[in-house]
Amino acid sequence: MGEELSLPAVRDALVREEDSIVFALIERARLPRNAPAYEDPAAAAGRSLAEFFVREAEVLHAKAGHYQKPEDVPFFPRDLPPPMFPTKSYPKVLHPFASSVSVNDAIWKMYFNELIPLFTVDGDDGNYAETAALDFACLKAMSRRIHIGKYVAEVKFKDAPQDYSPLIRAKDTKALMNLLTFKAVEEKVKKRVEKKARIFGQNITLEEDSAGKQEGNAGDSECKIDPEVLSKLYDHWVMPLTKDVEVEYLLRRLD
Ligand SMILES: C=C(O[C@@H]1C=C(C(=O)O)C=C[C@H]1O)C(=O)O
Repeated sequence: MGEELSLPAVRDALVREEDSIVFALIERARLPRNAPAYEDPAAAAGRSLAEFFVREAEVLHAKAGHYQKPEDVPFFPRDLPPPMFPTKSYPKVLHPFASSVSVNDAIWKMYFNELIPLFTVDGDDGNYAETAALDFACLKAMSRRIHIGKYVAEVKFKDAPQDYSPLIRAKDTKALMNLLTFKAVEEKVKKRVEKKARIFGQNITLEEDSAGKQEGNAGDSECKIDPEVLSKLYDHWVMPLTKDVEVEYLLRRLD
């Protein structure tokens, strides 16, 4: 996110993140569930391959200069090394507390416990390293989208401090949640991600098939990911967690 903060600009950033999430899930859906990637072998200090992969990948990303921005939040923030190369300083448009707002633990549990069974087929093809790498991409894309909620909250606060401030002082989480919720926007988001899954998930061919079908008309059964999984993911988890980030940020906005 850049210096220009407005609700339409931040919402555009959220729309852009949808593409990354849909593509990451389509990629992961190519492989079966591969449960051994999530089991804790005794030899790996109680860590699954998936967890090992994310921890090690985050060390590399941190050395390369990631996790400086408030929307790039590591899953394992403890003991991450500092960047080894100069990093660009980003405009400080958020309250300094922004960097400590994280719902990654909830994203982690949701992804492994709820989402993976919904969009991967039961099975084991032995490609565990690839599985872990694809899981990391899914987690990263969802985490980024959800933590952009910090900017959403800042813009909403700036647009109406007179409405937000009393609720923040009263620590009225429920009223804050109501005030920042836009049901009509949420309905559109759900429809759009479902449509993106339907379009990005189709096989592209150059010929019309025998039934005369063309791209854009593929049935959901031919789709690389069930489009309804995307609307469910957003409805049950991505949007609620984004709003949790918004509330968490707002509660500290006046500190
Ligand atoms: C992110 C926003 O806040 C809320 C969360 C939304 C989302 O996660 O997509 C959409 C609308 C709001 O209820 C927003 O207003 O754009």
